[in-house]
Amino acid sequence: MRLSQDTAAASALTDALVLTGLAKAFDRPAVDGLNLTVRSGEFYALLGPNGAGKTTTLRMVAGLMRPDAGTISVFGIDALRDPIAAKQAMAWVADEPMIYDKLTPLEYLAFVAGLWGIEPRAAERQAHDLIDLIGLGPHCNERCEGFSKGMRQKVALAGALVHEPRLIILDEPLTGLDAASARLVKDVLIARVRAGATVILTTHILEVAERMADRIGVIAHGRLVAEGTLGQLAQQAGRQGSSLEEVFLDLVADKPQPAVRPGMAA
Ligand SMILES: Nc1ncnc2c1ncn2[C@@H]1O[C@H](COP(=O)(O)OP(=O)(O)OP(=O)(O)O)[C@@H](O)[C@H]1O
Repeated sequence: MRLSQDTAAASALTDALVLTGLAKAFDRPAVDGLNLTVRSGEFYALLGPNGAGKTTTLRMVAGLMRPDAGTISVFGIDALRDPIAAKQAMAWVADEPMIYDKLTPLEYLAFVAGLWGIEPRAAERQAHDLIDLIGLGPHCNERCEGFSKGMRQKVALAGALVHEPRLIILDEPLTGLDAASARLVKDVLIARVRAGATVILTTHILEVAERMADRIGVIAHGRLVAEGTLGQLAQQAGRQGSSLEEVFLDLVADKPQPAVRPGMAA
């Protein structure tokens, strides 16, 4: 017993995110005793049908919503007890990100850097680097109010990277982006993972999950119903050799689903 407690504690320290028994109900359960583990350095995609509980889960992780039950550990930090420390380790990019319209991208990044207490000259250098990274150099002195959805999404992503988070969580980051913007965001995220960060994103674009993710978690009715690589998911669905779309549709078809233990398939 002692040994398994020690093993669990050691794993919680090295894992980027560990959710146990996470629950949240509105008029009915949205997240229903969710257990999920994302390893440090992983690119993890969360899939699930509309209303499955993905955004609610991630909003609880980001500290925007209090769970009814369960625990959230971010690199071993208890995010419910010490939300500030957990937030320092992570970034949250919402699907409809809020940026300040009257600010230019450079001003916005300086503002965010100020919130994190970054020294102004270092912040300015970093803001220019991030603006270059997201390809908004020509617009860096224009107010965000005239920006397209894709441009705003990129500014929000840059803002989320200012404090160099080890865990980057994004809700539908590629929806509504044109091909070039989507490629750029994907490249930024892949580069962050290569540099040692952990990325968790939700997406309805199955090809994104298939091509980019180290592991895919499938959520239905607020519970993890399958997890692993595409091959492992196909095996769990009894559909070896099928496309992710076929496997996914099978996994989330409305039938009783036993919740999987995280890491079971990996
Ligand atoms: N603030 C809220 N108040 C009431 N119900 C909510 C609220 N947020 C989410 N819900 C409900 O919780 C359930 C899960 O919603 P959630 O947004 O987490 O799903 P999702 O998997 O992210 O869906 P989608 O893919 O459509 O974005 C849904 O039934 C939704 O209507």
